[in-house]
Amino acid sequence: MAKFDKSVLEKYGITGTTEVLYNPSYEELFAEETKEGLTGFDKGQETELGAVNVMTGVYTGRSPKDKFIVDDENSHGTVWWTSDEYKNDNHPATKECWDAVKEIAKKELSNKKLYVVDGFCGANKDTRMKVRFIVEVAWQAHFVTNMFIRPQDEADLEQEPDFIVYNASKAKVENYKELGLNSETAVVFNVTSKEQVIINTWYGGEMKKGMFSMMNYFLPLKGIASMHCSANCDMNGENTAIFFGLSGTGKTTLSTDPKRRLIGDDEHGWDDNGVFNFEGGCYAKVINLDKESEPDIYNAIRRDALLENVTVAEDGKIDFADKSTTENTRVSYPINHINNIQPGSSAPAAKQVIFLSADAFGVLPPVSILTPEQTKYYFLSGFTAKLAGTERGITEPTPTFSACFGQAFLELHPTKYAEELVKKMEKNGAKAYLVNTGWNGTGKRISIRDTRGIIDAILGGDIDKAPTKQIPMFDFTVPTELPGVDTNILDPRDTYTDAAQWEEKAKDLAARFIKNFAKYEGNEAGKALVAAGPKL
Ligand SMILES: Nc1ncnc2c1ncn2[C@@H]1O[C@H](COP(=O)(O)OP(=O)(O)O)[C@@H](O)[C@H]1O
Ligand SMILES: C=C(OP(=O)(O)O)C(=O)O
Ligand SMILES: [Mn+2]
Repeated sequence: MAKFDKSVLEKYGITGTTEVLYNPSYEELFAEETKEGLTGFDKGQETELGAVNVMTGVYTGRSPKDKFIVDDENSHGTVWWTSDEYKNDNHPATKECWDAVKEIAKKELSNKKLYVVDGFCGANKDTRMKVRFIVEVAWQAHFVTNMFIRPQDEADLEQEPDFIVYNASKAKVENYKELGLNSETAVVFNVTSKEQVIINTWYGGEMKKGMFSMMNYFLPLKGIASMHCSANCDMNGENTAIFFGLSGTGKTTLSTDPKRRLIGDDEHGWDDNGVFNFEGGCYAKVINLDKESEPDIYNAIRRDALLENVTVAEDGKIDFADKSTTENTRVSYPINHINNIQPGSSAPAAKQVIFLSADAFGVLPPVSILTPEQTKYYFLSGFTAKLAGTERGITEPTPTFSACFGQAFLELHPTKYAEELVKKMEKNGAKAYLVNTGWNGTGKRISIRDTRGIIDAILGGDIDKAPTKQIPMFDFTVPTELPGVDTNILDPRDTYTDAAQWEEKAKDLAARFIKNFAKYEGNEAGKALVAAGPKL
């Protein structure tokens, strides 16, 4: 364990600290989180696979309604605030509210033994942020150790932090109404002081997606694309592909491919040097995880990995099928738990851009080859379904338009992200594909095996040689046959007993697209894109 000067905490207003464990080793984290005497959500349980499991209480997914950003001189004119015309998750908080929640966090974290973890967000040295997490729960220190890029040397450790996260998951905001907050739970960002406060939620994802939101704020302002996508490349570190998708659509599953090197499973930047990961680990869903069909993720679940909300018997036996706590059961692991990873977590510009959409209506083809105009239209639309569990209150697949396939994490207007992405794609001649990892006319979700076959065909180039046809209303170009993929699913109409059933649902979906896109038609660029969207 590296040295840490406790007086630094006093500078932050945290006093009476009895002990600090600074960037504890995995050995120390294990000992701390399984220590005798721990109770409740502090307590970790060692499982049969060697990984420790923890429970996170009421919050087992993100809580977007409790996300706030301090509305001040810096954020006021830059942040894409929620409005009546276009609701999003960027709720404004007053400076008084910030002072109050910061006070709650300071009080909660004072007079305690603390864990301080410094990690990096961003694999590129010139644009990374050094993030300092101050937590009182051992496994939270473990979580951020897994998910952020671990410092490599003394110089890394000595660097001043660029951002500080105070996790006060044990505290509550009693006077939340007075402060203009949504509940006793609060996740509040201050882009001026570069701090985040977390109150009353233990969900690990709140810590990683919080910093993703901040990268989404700072990077596009520097001309770097910031993307809710996974990324991998070939075994020579070339031919990068990126996979956009909202939670549960398959970013982690599909980028973890034994034939390719993983760059990262969730958050990436794209600058003039190429695509780079923000994170040092992965955060996979483990509901119904099957050893045979997802061996790499399964094998990553070993000592140093951290399970969340998984059902574990007293003897450590894991039941991955049990959803009684949540469907959003998770595991975080350092990226080196995957065999094939790209050294340095960065690779040249992407050649293929894949939009993963889990269509709960069963309308979208399993794969469509997009034109450049369709690429912009479908990226801005971000149509998909929210899957059960990842957000509070979502209990079944719920169709949604999540701009740029990650609306909950966008701090600037969606068109900014679209501009940056398209600029990079055009410069590098990248092509885009829309892949439906959701449902079709059979009423079942498209199989992982078929989707993997589709991804192989995209990455290997077979899709460019395949015969194609057009799908009405959406004018999608789809292949009529692909090696390794069930031919009967490629045209979604064939998956219905009667194509008229598809037609009816397609009309409904097309109308939703048109209605959703109206918000982008305020300027010429937006208006021009309408032609690339579905037509009734
Ligand atoms: N056709 C499919 N493609 C990808 N994932 C699928 C498919 N069908 C079912 N799944 C399941 O959906 C979930 C996808 O989750 P994950 O890869 O973690 O998504 P993300 O990383 O985008 O949040 C996994 O539990 C996976 O087993
Ligand atoms: C961790 C999350 O997302 P993803 O499933 O995309 O990793 C989340 O939305 O809380
Ligand atoms: Mn994921």
